[in-house]
Amino acid sequence: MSAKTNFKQPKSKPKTATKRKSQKNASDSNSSTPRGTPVQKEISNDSAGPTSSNDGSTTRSAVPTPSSLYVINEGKSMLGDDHHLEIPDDTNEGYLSRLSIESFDDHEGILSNKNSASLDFSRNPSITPTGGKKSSKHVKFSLNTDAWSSTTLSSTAPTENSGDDLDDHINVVLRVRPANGQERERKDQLVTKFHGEGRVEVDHVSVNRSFVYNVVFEPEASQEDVFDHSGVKKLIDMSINGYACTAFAFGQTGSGKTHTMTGPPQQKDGKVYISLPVTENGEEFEGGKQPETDMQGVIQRSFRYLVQQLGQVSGNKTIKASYLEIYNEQVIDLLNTNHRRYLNVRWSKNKGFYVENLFIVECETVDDLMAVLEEGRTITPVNFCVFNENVTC
Ligand SMILES: Nc1ncnc2c1ncn2[C@@H]1O[C@H](COP(=O)(O)OP(=O)(O)OP(=O)(O)O)[C@@H](O)[C@H]1O
Repeated sequence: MSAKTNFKQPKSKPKTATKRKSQKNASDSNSSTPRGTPVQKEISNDSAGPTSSNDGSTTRSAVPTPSSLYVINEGKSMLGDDHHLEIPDDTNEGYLSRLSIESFDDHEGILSNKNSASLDFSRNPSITPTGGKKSSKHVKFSLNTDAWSSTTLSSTAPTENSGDDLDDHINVVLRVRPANGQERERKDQLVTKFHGEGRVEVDHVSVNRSFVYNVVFEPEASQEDVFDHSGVKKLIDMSINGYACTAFAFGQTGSGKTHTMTGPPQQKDGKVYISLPVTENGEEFEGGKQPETDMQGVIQRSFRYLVQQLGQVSGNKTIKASYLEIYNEQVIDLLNTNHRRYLNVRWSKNKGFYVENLFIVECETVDDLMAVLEEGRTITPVNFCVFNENVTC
């Protein structure tokens, strides 16, 4: 199969009203189509049909018949039928600023497409409540179909056991890296077969096992493909809406975690730097070699996307960054080199779990965030050991 990315189609209609609130955030941000990737698969049964815009994103030209709508209202999700949204009696007038909508095209009982949009109520005059606000429990909204024309579609396929609530919260994505030089020299064979729709088979001598993931990236997938289709953008959108989100890279040594998260290291004057983009005014980032933009990892792309998305949100917002490493079950602050001791993980009623005395930096720009990443990267558990009087290495 030539596809770089394959998506598993949803098997059944997800639960509706009983779903946890984080699942209700439909802010969809998989905004671009990876080169050579059959994103059409995600939306192939769409009666309205996708259209491609100049920037390569897939857009919808008409409103589907929604079977469910919901609104995100400070963490509460309320499901309504058709265009009726249930607004609780205690909702303040004018409070509703964001409307999130999902629609499902049900073909012969199989959920084939999931289209979603998150529309800014305050800035989108085409979406107006036609019913009462506070006074009416059921508020009817009129939707201007034009508002959908620039809405990007994507598939966030649940896993096979979609009956399990956890599946709604955890997106498991597999990336298979290409063979490295040594492996190619040894003429190692790829034992992974890609069957599409998130299905992967490992076939090697006596081992034959199949696995299903939400998204599978084949060895040819680019860094851009991974960022655009792994669901990380959606996590960022959700975090802007107040949800706690985590992107977690897991894999054996040499499997490509660092490559995926930060890209390959850049070198200049004998020093290794992470793959850093140029600054906003086009200059090289301080200390970094002019990077190959294509090779930026999920983290750098997330910084840019976060700052860009926050720029569209009204009101005060602050980005705070910290950088820690958990190594041998000990927490190390990678930003505070003066405090070379393991930090304690505590729990409090108000904060939940937190790391005590963790250094937190306020960031305003992408460059600030990049600097945090670069700063933290210079400390490794190994040189931490050298500095830490309490550690035996
Ligand atoms: N998708 C990829 N395309 C090209 N090269 C890759 C890819 N993924 C990983 N590599 C290369 O494979 C090597 C190992 O990758 P990487 O260092 O990211 O692994 P890792 O999982 O972070 O390992 P460790 O846990 O030991 O730090 C690196 O040289 C990296 O550039």
